[in-house]
Amino acid sequence: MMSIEYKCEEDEQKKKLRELTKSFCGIDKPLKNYVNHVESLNELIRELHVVFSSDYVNIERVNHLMMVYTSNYKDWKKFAKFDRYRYTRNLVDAGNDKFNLMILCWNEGQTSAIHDHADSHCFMKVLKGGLTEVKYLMPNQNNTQISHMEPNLPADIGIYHHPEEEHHNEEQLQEICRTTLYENQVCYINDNLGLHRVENVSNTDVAVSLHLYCPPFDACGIYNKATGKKTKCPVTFWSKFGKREKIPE
Ligand SMILES: N[C@@H](CS(=O)O)C(=O)O
Ligand SMILES: [Fe+2]
Repeated sequence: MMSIEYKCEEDEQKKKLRELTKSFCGIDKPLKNYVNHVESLNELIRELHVVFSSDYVNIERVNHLMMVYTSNYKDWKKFAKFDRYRYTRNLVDAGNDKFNLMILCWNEGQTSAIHDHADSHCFMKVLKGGLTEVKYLMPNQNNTQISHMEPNLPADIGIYHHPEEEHHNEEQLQEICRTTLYENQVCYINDNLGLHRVENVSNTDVAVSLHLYCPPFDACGIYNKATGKKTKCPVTFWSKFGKREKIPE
């Protein structure tokens, strides 16, 4: 009985959060009259848990906290794991199942596929280096054929191979803008604002970013740029809480 009641409350908070993606566009400047500095990644996590403990999550405060934390290598070095072939996703805090905080590591030239964020809020803060965000208009969903990822299909948010198929109603994705963010800058996106892909365009320097997603998600859509076709694919972690995840056989 208790657990059923608890689950209902939890779903209600997720529903409210998702509704906010229809109106929230991110804030440009930190808020006035709220914590004006966050000392460390641990303090950021503590403050985030306070915000998410309320029934009504103040999404501006989440954005604010991501802005006022100042990147410090000592805080995040144990999560910074790089892979030769693709950017890595490293879980830092599972946010009591209300948010996911993770560190992404990008070697020179690594990029994500064009993707959505599964109806969640997405905040990205650069901790080191520079990352270019390319935004696209969300294609007309009526024209979009959704295919679910087959277990052996080589589709992945980190490495995307376009399946060779005939497409109907196909239309190239329209680029909205591209912006390069540097250390401590924060950007925000949700499905209502569009799709994006992120790239470390540098061929000499690695990049590291901190991402917060709420509610958390374990699958998202990746999109073919030429046709707008969406493929649903799972997202995985390279490490969780500083420990390498088991590699699927
Ligand atoms: N949203 C992507 C990273 S990025 O390219 O925005 C992910 O969670 O893997
Ligand atoms: Fe993203």
